[in-house]
Amino acid sequence: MKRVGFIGWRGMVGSVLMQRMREENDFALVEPVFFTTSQQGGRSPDIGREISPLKDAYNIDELKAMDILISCQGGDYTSAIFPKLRQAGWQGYWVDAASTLRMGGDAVIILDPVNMPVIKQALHDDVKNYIGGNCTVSLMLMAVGGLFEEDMVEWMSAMTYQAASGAGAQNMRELLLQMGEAHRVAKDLLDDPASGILDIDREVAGTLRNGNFPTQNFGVPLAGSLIPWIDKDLGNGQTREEWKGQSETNKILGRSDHAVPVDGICVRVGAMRCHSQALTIKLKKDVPLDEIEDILSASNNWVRVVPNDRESTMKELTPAMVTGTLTIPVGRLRKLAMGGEYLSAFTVGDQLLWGAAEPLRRMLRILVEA
Ligand SMILES: NC(=O)C1=CN([C@@H]2O[C@H](COP(=O)(O)OP(=O)(O)OC[C@H]3O[C@@H](n4cnc5c(N)ncnc54)[C@H](OP(=O)(O)O)[C@@H]3O)[C@@H](O)[C@H]2O)C=CC1
Ligand SMILES: N[C@@H](CC(=O)OP(=O)(O)O)C(=O)O
Repeated sequence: MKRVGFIGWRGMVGSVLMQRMREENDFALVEPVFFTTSQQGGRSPDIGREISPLKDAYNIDELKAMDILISCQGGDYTSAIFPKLRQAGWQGYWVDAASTLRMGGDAVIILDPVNMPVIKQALHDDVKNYIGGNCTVSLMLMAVGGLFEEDMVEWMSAMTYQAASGAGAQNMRELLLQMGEAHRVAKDLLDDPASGILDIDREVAGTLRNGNFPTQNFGVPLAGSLIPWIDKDLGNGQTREEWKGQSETNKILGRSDHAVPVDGICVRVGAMRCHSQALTIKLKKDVPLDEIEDILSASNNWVRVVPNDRESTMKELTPAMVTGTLTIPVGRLRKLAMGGEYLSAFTVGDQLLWGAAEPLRRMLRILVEA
């Protein structure tokens, strides 16, 4: 049995990974060892059998004893530890949720329902680093990867609606605090059916702009508002989150030349853990809509084409419906007024599942079963 070290298992992404591994009985296939940056000697999580206490995640010798390491600890940890491990001669597989190593020439971005051939080739070539993709990119490819696989896409624009969870657990808490605060200031007026809506709105707007409104994590209000900026400023008008759209999509697909242009605007909205995206896809030719739907439906086991009608869309194509599930609905499919090559689509996906933990879990399975 392979010895598998887990780092970052009690964080938000790590907890979802643990939950999925328990559901799929993955722990039966490995000898797990749990590491921590803060609670050395503490209890490892319950996996249904006795295992050793937590080991020090900064101890290179302990880490080196593992065949596979899975980190959900974050980019700073990866930057600090990964180079030391390799310098110390460790030859094991490194599987990571952080973006740090993603674009390196010695790493593959993992999303096996979309790029299994790329992963298999990398395993054959003895590549040792397998990194989870950006959540937005992974969720987009789970939805419309079939069109890329058929080489039907000339370019794509993704306008995103990204959940608070993408910014971290503290941000999810802050979103709820903000919602509570907005409700608190309007409560008396809300309770009075005779109150005017503009008076209610004035109270809410006032508290959003008040210096005491809880914004320590987001920096500005998200509840009752949105934030059209995610990740670092690249200095050319584009954010790093937007840059990942093209660079990661093409890397996942294994396209080193003839990159498909992908660009858009990434926006944080007040959803909890589902990212949504409105896609405009320029097809290479005018393919009938029913053929497109067939290609999308057949591309993997999780994508679901939602009929482009009001009831289906409102029921099935929302974060409220998708949250906590592996289903990737894609709907609002129609040809745009610009012409038959212009396709619109809207998709929703849980950014902690397919967006973060699930590709890592499945990569572990691939390594263990190889
Ligand atoms: N959030 C996201 O949507 C995505 C995140 N990622 C990547 O995953 C990394 C981890 O993200 P995320 O899971 O959100 O990070 P968290 O902040 O939830 O957890 C990271 C670590 O913080 C430590 N920690 C300290 N206090 C607590 C506490 N009260 N509860 C739980 N853990 C605590 C734990 O380390 P220890 O046990 O060692 O103390 C834990 O492993 C990110 O940095 C990013 O690189 C990737 C895709 C999406
Ligand atoms: N940036 C993403 C979350 C994330 O962690 O992305 P990445 O793994 O590319 O850094 C978001 O805010 O929704």
